[in-house]
Amino acid sequence: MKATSRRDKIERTDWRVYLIADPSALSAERVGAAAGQTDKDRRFSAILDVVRAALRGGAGVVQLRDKSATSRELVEYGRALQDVCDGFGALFVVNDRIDVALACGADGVHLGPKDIEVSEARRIAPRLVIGASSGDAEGARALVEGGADYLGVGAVYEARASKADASAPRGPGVLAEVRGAIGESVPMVGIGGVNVQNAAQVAAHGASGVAVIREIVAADEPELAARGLLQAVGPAREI
Ligand SMILES: Cc1ncc(COP(=O)(O)OP(=O)(O)O)c(N)n1
Ligand SMILES: Cc1nc(C(=O)O)sc1CCOP(=O)(O)O
Ligand SMILES: [Mg+2]
Repeated sequence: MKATSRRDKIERTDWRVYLIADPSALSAERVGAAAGQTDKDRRFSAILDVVRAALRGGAGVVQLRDKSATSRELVEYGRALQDVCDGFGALFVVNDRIDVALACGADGVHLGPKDIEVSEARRIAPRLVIGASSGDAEGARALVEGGADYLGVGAVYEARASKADASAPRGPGVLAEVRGAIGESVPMVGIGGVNVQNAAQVAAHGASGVAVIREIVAADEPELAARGLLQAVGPAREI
């Protein structure tokens, strides 16, 4: 996103549909049909197509999550995705890796409990938008106090097909608990097994939006999938 400051980026972002671009969720058909010489080229070309489609459908945030790519590949992919997101005015975030986020000029980084701490990341990279994962109200409050700019809260529904070490479903009530604890301080997206059928319930429990892998990456028509989620979430809330 082309914006002047971190604060500006956070405020301008439409948090309602947050796509986690994880190539491992692509169908074999989509990878097979994509352009590229090697399997990795085709996978990245396919995920780029999915990201463009989702952005056309209204996704406002894209995260690169690729647990099997090398550091060099991540920087290369990150540069390409930042460029695509800039074209749509969307926020681009790298999962796990602050070094990669800085190297590819990403808008932000998303950090979980096994990644570098939010306060460390803030010290190293004061200009990056920093997202953090949370599964309960107390942890969420600590993350916001530590400097997190937004939260991913889950697993709301069953997510272990996409993330083997995801928690068991916590249910949408966890979103209301976290919102109660953090107030309107930062945006919060619900994650884990979210789809077009349950997205409205996620929003109704205080989330600013929904973060999804399969619902868009594995969809036959990712643009329609993103548009459907946007409609289900409804009007953007203040935070
Ligand atoms: C938006 C969003 N929320 C949560 C996560 C999960 O992060 P983490 O717990 O670090 O797990 P991995 O995704 O790294 O396996 C996320 N990536 N994005
Ligand atoms: C990356 C991730 N984080 C989670 C958490 O609970 O923090 S659940 C998850 C996987 C989300 O994938 P899907 O939309 O396909 O269920
Ligand atoms: Mg992580």
